[in-house]
Amino acid sequence: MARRAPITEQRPSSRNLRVLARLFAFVRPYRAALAGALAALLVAAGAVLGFGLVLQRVVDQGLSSGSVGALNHALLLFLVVVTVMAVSVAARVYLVTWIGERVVADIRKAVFAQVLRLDPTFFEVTRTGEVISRITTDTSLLQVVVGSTLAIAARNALLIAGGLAMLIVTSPKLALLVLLGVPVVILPLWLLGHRVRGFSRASQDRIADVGAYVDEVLHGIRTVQAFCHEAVDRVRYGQHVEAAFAAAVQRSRASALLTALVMLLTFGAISVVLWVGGHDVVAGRLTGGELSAFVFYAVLVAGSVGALSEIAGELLRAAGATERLLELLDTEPRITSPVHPLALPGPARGRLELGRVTFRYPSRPDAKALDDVSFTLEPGENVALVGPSGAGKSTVLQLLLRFYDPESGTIRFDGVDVRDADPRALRRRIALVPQDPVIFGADAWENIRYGHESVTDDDVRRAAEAAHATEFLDRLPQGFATFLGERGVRLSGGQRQRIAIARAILRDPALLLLDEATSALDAESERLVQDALARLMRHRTTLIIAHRLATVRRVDRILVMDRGRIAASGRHEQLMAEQGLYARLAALQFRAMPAAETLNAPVGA
Ligand SMILES: Nc1ncnc2c1ncn2[C@@H]1O[C@H](COP(=O)(O)OP(=O)(O)OP(=O)(O)O)[C@@H](O)[C@H]1O
Repeated sequence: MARRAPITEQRPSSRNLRVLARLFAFVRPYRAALAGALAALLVAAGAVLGFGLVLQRVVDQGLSSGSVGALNHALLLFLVVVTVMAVSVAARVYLVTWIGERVVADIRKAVFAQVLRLDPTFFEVTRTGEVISRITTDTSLLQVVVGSTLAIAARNALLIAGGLAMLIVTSPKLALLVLLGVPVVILPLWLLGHRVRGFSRASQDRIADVGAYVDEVLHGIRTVQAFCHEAVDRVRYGQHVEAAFAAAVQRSRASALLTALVMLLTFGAISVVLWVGGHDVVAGRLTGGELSAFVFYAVLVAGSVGALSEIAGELLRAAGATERLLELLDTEPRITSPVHPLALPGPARGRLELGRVTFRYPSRPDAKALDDVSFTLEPGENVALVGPSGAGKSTVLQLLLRFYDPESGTIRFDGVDVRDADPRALRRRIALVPQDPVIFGADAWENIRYGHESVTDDDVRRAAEAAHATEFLDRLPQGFATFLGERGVRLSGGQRQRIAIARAILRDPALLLLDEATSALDAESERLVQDALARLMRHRTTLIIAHRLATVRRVDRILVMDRGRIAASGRHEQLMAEQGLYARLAALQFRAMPAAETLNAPVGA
C-alpha cells in the first residue's frame, strides 16, 4: 500500500479566475435559464433598493405629516415591493439551483466518461480515493457554487452598486463620508479574510488526508486484521483526525475574530453616519425619511460587502475544485486510437506476432519488464507462458490488450500493428480470463453478457452451460437472476472462473488470453474448469499463463520466460530433456507438490 502523490497541489489564485471562466463553458448550453435567473436577480435587487424609497415615504409622508391616508398609501406601496421581491427571489433561487444541479450533472458525466478513457498508467500514479473524491466532493462543491454562491455574489455586487448610487442620490455629503470610511473598514477585513482562507485550505487538506487514510485501510481491511495492525491504524488515524481538528480550530478562531471585527467596524461606521446625519436633521438640512433611507442603504451596502468577502473564500475553493476537475478532463490517455485507424482484417484469424518487444512500466522506468521479446502465435495455436514470479508473463498480456505500448519493437495482430488499430476494435477480438475474475454487482445474466449487451438470454445460457456454470447458477435462489458480486451472493474461486469463462465463450474471441489461477481448486471444480477451458481453447489462438502440469502438457508449445526474456521454447518433453530453467522449475514443483501441480514458484527457492 504505497502512498502515491496527489494529482495537484494548490495553485495561485490568478489562475483560479481563468478556471472559473472555463467553467462557464458548461453553463453555456443553459443560456435561457441563465438569462431568466439574471432578470430575476435584477428585479429582486431593484426591489430591495426600492425599499429605501418606500421607507423614506413612510417616515416623511406617513409618520411626519400625520396623514393616515398617506400612511396607508405608503404601506400599500410597501406590500407591492415585498410581493415583487418575493416572486423574483423565488424565481432566482429556482433557476439558479436548477442551473447548478444541471451543470454538475453534466460535469459528473463528463469526468466519469473521461476517467473510463484513461489508461492504467494514470491509475498507477493516482490514488483511487482521490479520483472518487474528485467526482463526488469536488463536483458537490461546484454545485454549491454554481447553484447558489455565484448568484449570491452577483446579488451582492448589484446591491453594492445600486446602494452606493442611492446613497449619493439621498445625501452626497454623507455618501462622501461613507466612501472615505470604506478603506478603513475594508482593509483590515481583507487582510484577516486572507488569513482565514489560508487556514481553510489547510483544514481541507487535512480532511482529505483523513479520507485517504480511511480509503487505504478499508481497501486492505483483511490484511490489516490478519496482521493485527488495528492498533497502529487507530493511532495513525487518530493523528490525522486530530490534525484536521487542529486546523479547523485555527480556522474557526480566525473566522470568529473576523466576524467580531466586521461587526465593530461596520456598526462603528454607521454610528458615525447617524451622528453626522442626526446633526443635519436637527439643523433641518436633511429630512428624517432621508436619514432613515440613507442608513438603510448604508447597512445594505455594508452587509453586501461583508457577504461578498465571505463567499470570496468559497469561490476560491470552488475554483480549486474546478481546476482539479478540469485537469482531469484535460488528461490525455497515453493509449489512443490513431486519427485514421487501420481496420483489422475480417474474418479475424487470430495470428499474433511480437517482434523484439522491449517495455518498461512508466512507474518503473529503471527496469525492463520485457527485454527483446519475440514470438509468434499461429491461428488456432495454444501456447503456454511459464516462468518464475516477476518474469514478465502478465506484462505480455497487458501489452497484448494494449494497456501499454512497447518502448521498442512491434506487436501485430492479424498483420496489423496494434498501434495503428483502434484499441477497442482490437480488444473486441480478444477475451481475457483473469486469475481472479471480477464479478460486478449485477445478476448472472448481466455478468456473463458483460460488454456484449446485444446477445439473447438463450446465448447466455448456452455459454454458461459450456462453461459448466449452469450447475451452480441454477441452484442459486433466483437462478440466473440472482444478484452476484459485492452485495449479492459471494461466489467461490472456481465459480468466478467459470463465469469468466462463460463471458469469454460468449465473446467468441479470435485470441484468448488466460491467466490460470494459482490457488488449487478442489478436484471437482478443477475438472469442471479445465474441461470448460479445453472447450474454449479448441481451434482458437490461446496464450495462457500456465501454472498446472495438465495445462502445459496439453498446449502446442511452451514459452519459458525469465527476467523479461524468452529463455526457451518447445513442448514439455523437449524442454524437460534440455535440462534448463523449465526442467528445474518442473522438478522443484512436481516433486514437492504433485497434487497442486504448480509451476511458477521462484527458482532457486
Ligand atoms: N504496474 C506495474 N508497474 C511497475 N512495475 C510493474 C507493474 N506490474 C509489474 N511490474 C514489474 O514488472 C515485472 C514483470 O511483472 P509481471 O507481473 O509481468 O510478472 P509475472 O511473470 O506475471 O509474475 P507472477 O507470476 O508473479 O504474476 C516485475 O518485476 C514487476 O515488479
